[in-house]
Amino acid sequence: MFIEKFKVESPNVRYAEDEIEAVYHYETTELVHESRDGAYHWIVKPKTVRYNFKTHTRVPKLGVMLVGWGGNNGSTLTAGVIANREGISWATKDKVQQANYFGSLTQASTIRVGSFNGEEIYAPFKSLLPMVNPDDIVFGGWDISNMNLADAMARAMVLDIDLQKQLRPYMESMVPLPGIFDPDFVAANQSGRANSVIKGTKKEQVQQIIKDIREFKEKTKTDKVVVLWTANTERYSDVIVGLNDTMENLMASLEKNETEISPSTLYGIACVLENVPFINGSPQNTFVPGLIEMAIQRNTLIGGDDFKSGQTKMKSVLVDFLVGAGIKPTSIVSYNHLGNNDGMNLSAPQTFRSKEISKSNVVDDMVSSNGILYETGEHPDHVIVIKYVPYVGDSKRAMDEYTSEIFMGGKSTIVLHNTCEDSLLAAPIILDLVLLAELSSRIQLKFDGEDKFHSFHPVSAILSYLTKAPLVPPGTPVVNALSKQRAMLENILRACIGLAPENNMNLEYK
Ligand SMILES: NC(=O)c1ccc[n+]([C@@H]2O[C@H](COP(=O)([O-])OP(=O)(O)OC[C@H]3O[C@@H](n4cnc5c(N)ncnc54)[C@H](O)[C@@H]3O)[C@@H](O)[C@H]2O)c1
Ligand SMILES: O=P([O-])([O-])O[C@@H]1[C@@H](O)[C@H](O)[C@@H](O)[C@H](O)[C@@H]1O
Repeated sequence: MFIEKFKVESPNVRYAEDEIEAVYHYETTELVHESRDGAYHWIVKPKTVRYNFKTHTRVPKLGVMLVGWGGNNGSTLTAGVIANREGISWATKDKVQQANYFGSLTQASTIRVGSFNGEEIYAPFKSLLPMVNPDDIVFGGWDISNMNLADAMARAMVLDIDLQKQLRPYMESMVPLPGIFDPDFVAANQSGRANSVIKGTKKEQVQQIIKDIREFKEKTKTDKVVVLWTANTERYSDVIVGLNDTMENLMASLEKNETEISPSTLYGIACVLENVPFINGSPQNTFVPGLIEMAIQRNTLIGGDDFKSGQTKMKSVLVDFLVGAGIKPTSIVSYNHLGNNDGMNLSAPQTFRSKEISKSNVVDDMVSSNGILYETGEHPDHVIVIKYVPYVGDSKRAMDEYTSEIFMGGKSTIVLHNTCEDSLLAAPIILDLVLLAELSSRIQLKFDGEDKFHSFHPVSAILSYLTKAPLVPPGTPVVNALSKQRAMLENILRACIGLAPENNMNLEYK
């Protein structure tokens, strides 16, 4: 059964006027490896840590500034939110289609709240804590192309024509601000698009981005702004001692107008200086060590990298299932072709390499979780191929072959064909990223022994469900398995209202 909302009644939860306070007993374990009677033993000790959560419940008017606003993802997301907000429906060849937020974890998925008379009860994911209603988001942003959003939507060729016609009046007045462009970081085929760029030194470009953010916030009267990169994939920046390895060196390099600072890192510097959350939806190493250090020092939320939308999302489910079932993937070949501008940019070796890295590392945690199947350092063969085929446009065609070893020397081969409508899959993920980044900034926590409340770590690992290469605090584990990532996120939000993690035990029925 489905319910729209619920309220928790517990001695550990208090609903105040502007916040929800909760006491949460975090059940975990402590491991020790010690010598006993002449041999080493692993000892596992259950441990309970008492946390206090405080969630500010006043939902702000949220501004979202997209870098690459005029791209396929940016224009599709903007169009989708307007269509939902205005309740637009449109004729397709099959039926009259209503706007929806399918593909969004926060808007279209549910959580189990319990059972009632033997029936499982589910509620919207977004009912866990007060979140921004996406219909109310104010969009803005930058693009190196000066095309207005209505024309950009047409250029993207993602949405049905009848819908585009209805949306045009809302979008043709939306024009991206000039962007920071550096042809050295993207494919040469992107330069023809760059007719709206910020001139000046890198420091002057950063200052312009800061000015743009302030003016946007003032003009739109938004309470908060989140910036998200959905611009082109860049080549990796060289991480060089003395250039970008520390906050001090990065800022000194900015002063010296060093060439090896990418546009995405410049936007990131601007956001961290302005204490505005910055999320990277592409695979490049925007967050060089110096920028990470600066974000931590200034407690500015950063997240990324690379939206997990289609082929890789499926991989983080399938490999988790196989390894969890004791089946040993030994060869993973992921091929896809696509025909959008992203695909054209990825046709250059250096930008492809950025994507190859983020798409390849996604199985590392699952492989290293099973020492029965894999020797230390052993990995499946893993090949990524991306080809640019203009005809298919945004409708990416992914073909995967998973070969695994099974019982008694047997082999299993799974072949998948997965048509990923790239922007229709990515747009809801962008929505979730900005909504969850905003929500997490309203949560304060402390555990017994800490003297004051604080935010989550500014390197936002709770966003990992939405990214191929989760950015995590230095020295902490990276989890890619999709089910674990979703459970982590849901259970943290459940803890904020004093609810235990969903453990699926249903002991009462066993
Ligand atoms: N399913 C998906 O679509 C998916 C999944 C994962 C990652 N991504 C990544 O998302 C990004 C956007 O994808 P897309 O399909 O919208 O691409 P796109 O090429 O259609 O859009 C990118 C936009 O960014 C603009 N741009 C480029 N450099 C810029 C800069 N320095 N400043 C401002 N604007 C700039 C371009 O003019 C373009 O309008 C790509 O990096 C892609 O790899 C997409
Ligand atoms: O998310 P996913 O489908 O695994 O990966 C996709 C790639 O396969 C595709 O080539 C690229 O255009 C998209 O940006 C996205 O990164």
